[in-house]
Amino acid sequence: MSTPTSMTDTIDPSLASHAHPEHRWHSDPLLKVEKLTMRFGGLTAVNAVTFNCGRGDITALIGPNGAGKTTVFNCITGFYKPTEGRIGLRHGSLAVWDEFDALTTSTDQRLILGQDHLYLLERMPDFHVSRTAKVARTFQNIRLFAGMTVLENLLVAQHNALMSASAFSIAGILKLPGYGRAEAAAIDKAKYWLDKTNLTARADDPAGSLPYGDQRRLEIARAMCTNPVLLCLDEPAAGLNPKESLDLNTLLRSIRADHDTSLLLIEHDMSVVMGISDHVVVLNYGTKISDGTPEQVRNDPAVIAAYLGSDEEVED
Ligand SMILES: Nc1ncnc2c1ncn2[C@@H]1O[C@H](COP(=O)(O)OP(=O)(O)OP(=O)(O)O)[C@@H](O)[C@H]1O
Repeated sequence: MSTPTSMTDTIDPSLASHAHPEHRWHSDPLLKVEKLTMRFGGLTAVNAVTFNCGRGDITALIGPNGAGKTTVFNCITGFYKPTEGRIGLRHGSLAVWDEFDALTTSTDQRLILGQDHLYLLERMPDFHVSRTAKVARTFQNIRLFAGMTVLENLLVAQHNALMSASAFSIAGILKLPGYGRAEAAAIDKAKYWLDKTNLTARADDPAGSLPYGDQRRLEIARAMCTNPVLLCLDEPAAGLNPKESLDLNTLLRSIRADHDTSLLLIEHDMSVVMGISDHVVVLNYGTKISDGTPEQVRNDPAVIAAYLGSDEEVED
């Protein structure tokens, strides 16, 4: 299973059960999660978990129920402050990782190195993780504005861009040509994502009236309207029928291909995980047990044993 030692010499051993330096999560990491630990009282939900997400990759975080996946998500997106560990997100060149590795005493939330930025997500409040570090997420339970139309949901997602174009004042809204331009751009972006998610015909319908699969795609469209660097999807295929699941795969692949957005998803549906992921990280009882390509992970005895002990299936 493991690759020759010569290939793995440069890789942090805690990262790799199936390491190869050519994988983007080693050669071009966007996100580094390092020794992440989260305790709730006496329960260790996540225990010293280390993994990278490659820039331009679809990374899947899988594992049996209660493995700690959502807790990792909540730490990355700022909902939880981890008990220990670090989470770095890069905007710009790879040079920021030298600072991350050297970082010991600073308490900054962000390091600015010329054009490049390094965000220390575990130190940032959740609204800064989304607004400044550009990490968007969807939830296991859909959270749309059910009484607003589909289009309105996509415009509300762009509220921050519109407010800054208004210079945060009513005078700005009334007088600034920049506001008019920002509003037109917001509508254009909403239309683009309506089209990509096949929701144009439902634009004026209340979001709450949409079938379940459409609501799932609308959540993704809404997240993409914020121009995320990293899009975190919590069980995007949950409750979808096989056709909707295939459409979801197509949508996620096209986000990866056409946008500078990397994806991290929690998913139980192995046809989605094995069908579209570049990289799979497996947790069990809060600990990372495997980390590699879908093929490597699917054949990993540790993963097979973990799933055999649960009601879930690792086969696609
Ligand atoms: N806020 C919390 N307070 C106390 N315990 C928690 C909290 N959040 C999660 N846990 C516990 O941490 C462990 C990991 O839960 P988590 O939801 O992260 O797992 P998961 O892999 O996402 O599971 P599932 O696939 O069922 O959603 C579980 O034992 C859970 O009960």
